[in-house]
Amino acid sequence: MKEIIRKKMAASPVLRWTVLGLVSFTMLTGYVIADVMAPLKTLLEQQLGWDSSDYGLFTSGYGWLNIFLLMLIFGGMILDKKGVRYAGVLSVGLMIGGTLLKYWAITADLGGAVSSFSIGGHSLFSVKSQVLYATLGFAVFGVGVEMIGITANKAVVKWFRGRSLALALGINVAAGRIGTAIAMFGSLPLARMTGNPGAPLAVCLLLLCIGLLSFLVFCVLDRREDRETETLPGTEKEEEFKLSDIVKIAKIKAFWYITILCVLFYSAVFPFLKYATELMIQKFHVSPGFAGAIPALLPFGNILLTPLFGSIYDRRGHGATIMLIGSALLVCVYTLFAIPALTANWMAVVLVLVLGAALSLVPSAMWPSVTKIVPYRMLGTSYSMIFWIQNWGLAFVPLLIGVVLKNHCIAGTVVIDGVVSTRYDYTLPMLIFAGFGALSIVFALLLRREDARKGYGLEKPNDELQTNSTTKTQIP
Ligand SMILES: NCCCC[C@H](N)C(=O)NCC(=O)O
Repeated sequence: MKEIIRKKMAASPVLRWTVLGLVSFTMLTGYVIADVMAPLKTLLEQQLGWDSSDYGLFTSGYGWLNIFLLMLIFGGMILDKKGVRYAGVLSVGLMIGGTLLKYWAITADLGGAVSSFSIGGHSLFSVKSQVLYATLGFAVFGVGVEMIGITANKAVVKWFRGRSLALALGINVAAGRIGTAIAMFGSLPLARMTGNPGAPLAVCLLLLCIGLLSFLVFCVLDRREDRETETLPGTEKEEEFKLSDIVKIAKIKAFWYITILCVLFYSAVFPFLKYATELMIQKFHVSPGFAGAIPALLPFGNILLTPLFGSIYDRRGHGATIMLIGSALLVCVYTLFAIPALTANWMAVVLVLVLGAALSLVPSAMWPSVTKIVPYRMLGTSYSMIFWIQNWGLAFVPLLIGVVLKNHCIAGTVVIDGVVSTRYDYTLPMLIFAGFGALSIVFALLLRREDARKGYGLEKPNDELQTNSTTKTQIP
């Protein structure tokens, strides 16, 4: 059986890399939208009258449904039960629906309407209706984009298992980073050129439709491959998701270390990007038209570095150490960002590049490492559990930063593009991010110790272990 699959896969490398290209392109189109509003914070405040906590609420909406309605976990279950094709098309559909709602909210004239929520006559909170609808749209989109992340991972594992898997996973992550770079680089200039904060979203919607087409082509190839594989002698149906798998995964200590490391690490990076453009304008005095370009360097660096570190891990190992180094870099970067006297443009560029190296190191080692900790048949569920917990951080850290900025960091006003805007002191938010980095170091160390105790092989080359352990668990 092992040999038959190996021969089949070896016979179609072009097909495998084409599949990776198609799935990764769909990821890319989703990731553009995930970050497209980030460079527009100041513009939303200037043109739509939002403040930092409106923006923080909107940004946090990304994880609401995933977290509170357990959509990510259900997404993992749907993926495991219905397969990558069904889950992928559903994901893109959700992304399109959510983005349409967000676009409508941003561009419609709601006349400054406010939505109030109360229980038993007690007013809970009020929020601008525009912010609420945009947040709901982002929440629906968030379900789709997280689900496509898990689906893409599973599709890559399906096509690449036993063959350059870490490199392929790294390339898939890199595609997501290209999407983030496009958003960081293009969004603000487009919105300023058109004078419309909704314009980047409209372009993204078009891109997402092309992403859907790309995924549909993948579905055709994947279906054909499945049919051919089914006809091979000795082919067994893969085990389906069982609820009891969640309990089994939850009993693995190293799974929790990697999950907590994941939430801490990502909470210190992605939420930073939501505020990075404003940080560049306000702390480093970068012109608004160019401000998105510096944070955009971060994902650009990842595009090359993530597959590079992935293939180093494949060939030389040191997965837990790679995650440790990435976490340590976070502390250095954010401590330097926090120092008020450091305001030189070049310093911002250097720090963003180092942060980019950290964001390449950790994911390139983290996602393949999960395959060494949990058995293959539980991998989809494991990824969805990790993403679910990570989403708590992605939802609440931006909100926390928005609230901290509004309540503790207002330092007067500043004129940006001829418009008087609130000036923020970003020292405290940067120290919060540095704190997440410090905690990440602790969990990376715990993970390394647990690996030494249990012998997961996180420090060993993937290529060595892929033939030894992964194929053993994947192919009966
Ligand atoms: N800005 C998109 C955030 C995606 C988060 C997703 N759960 C994830 O962790 N993906 C892997 C990665 O490294 O981007």
